[in-house]
Amino acid sequence: MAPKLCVLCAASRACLRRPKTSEAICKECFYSAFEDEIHETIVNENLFKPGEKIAVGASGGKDSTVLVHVLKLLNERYEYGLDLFLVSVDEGIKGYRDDSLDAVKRNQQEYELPLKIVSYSELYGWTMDQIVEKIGKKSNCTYCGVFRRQALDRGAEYVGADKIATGHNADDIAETVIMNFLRGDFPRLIRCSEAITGDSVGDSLPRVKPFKYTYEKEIVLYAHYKSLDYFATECIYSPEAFRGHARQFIKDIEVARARSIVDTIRSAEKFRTDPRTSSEQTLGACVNCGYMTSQKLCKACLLKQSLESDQKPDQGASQTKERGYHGR
Ligand SMILES: Nc1ncnc2c1ncn2[C@@H]1O[C@H](COP(=O)(O)OP(=O)(O)OP(=O)(O)O)[C@@H](O)[C@H]1O
Repeated sequence: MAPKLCVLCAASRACLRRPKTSEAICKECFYSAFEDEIHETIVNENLFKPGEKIAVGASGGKDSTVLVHVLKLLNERYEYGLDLFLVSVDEGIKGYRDDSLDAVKRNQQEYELPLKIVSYSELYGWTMDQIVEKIGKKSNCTYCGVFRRQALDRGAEYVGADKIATGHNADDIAETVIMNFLRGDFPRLIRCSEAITGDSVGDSLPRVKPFKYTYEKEIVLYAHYKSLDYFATECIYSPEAFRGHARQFIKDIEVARARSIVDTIRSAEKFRTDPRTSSEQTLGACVNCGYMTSQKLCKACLLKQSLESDQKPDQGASQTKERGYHGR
């Protein structure tokens, strides 16, 4: 029997089924489709301007490792004129982040990009291992999410970046859309579906998500076929339970209808056109550390205060109103 040909080029043998579209295609067409879609997102969503310094949030995991690879490649191929830097946050989790940072360092050498590492211990005086020792595993993701968001900003400011690029993918965003929908949190529902956030107010750097429409399964396939060097283990501290349910829901629904991931994001985008869902917040500077906040103290200082007092960690965590984790 003749080998099945790629439905895109009709020349090479099809060797994989594309997760997003179920098309049987060859490796080269997969690379092109994957890279072209990311380029389209960058162009259509106006993610970058020539001459900008971009701090790529590099964790050593699959998403940010592929992001570094693809941004470097597209920057050269399409002459975006970007100055790329890697910024890594060391949360202080032994047996997890130390190993993934080794992967970042190897990639830094391979791609010859400057790397800045900032750590929770240097910024806050606490590692995540110490925080979990003090408060247990419950609500530790809240601390980690708030600290990481700020730490990435600090690292990016240190290297003089104009923007931060992260490897949040379509599955991550669809998951967050579902969580915010189930909570009835419309301002967050709108914000989480935007490819650029955080540029309108305050002194937080704009964040861009070039993988907004890129499926996690395709990122894994790309990393595998390109033999990229990344660290594959999940965080040793359990993820937030509610997000776990949303994640499972997205995975189940993807099996039934792969387009549902991108359609979930598109649905959230439609809310943007409704003026009743917009929310204005006045931001000032934290009286303790100067980081932007709508309160007297920023979220990180409030959490740090709760760690250093005898206050129960849950009280500190709930005061911050932080609902996601991993900086989404
Ligand atoms: N410790 C870190 N240092 C720098 N950037 C980070 C760090 N952790 C997360 N990020 C950024 O935030 C993005 C989303 O992180 P998250 O941990 O939610 O997802 P992930 O799927 O595990 O990502 P990755 O596979 O890149 O680790 C990452 O792709 C990366 O750009």
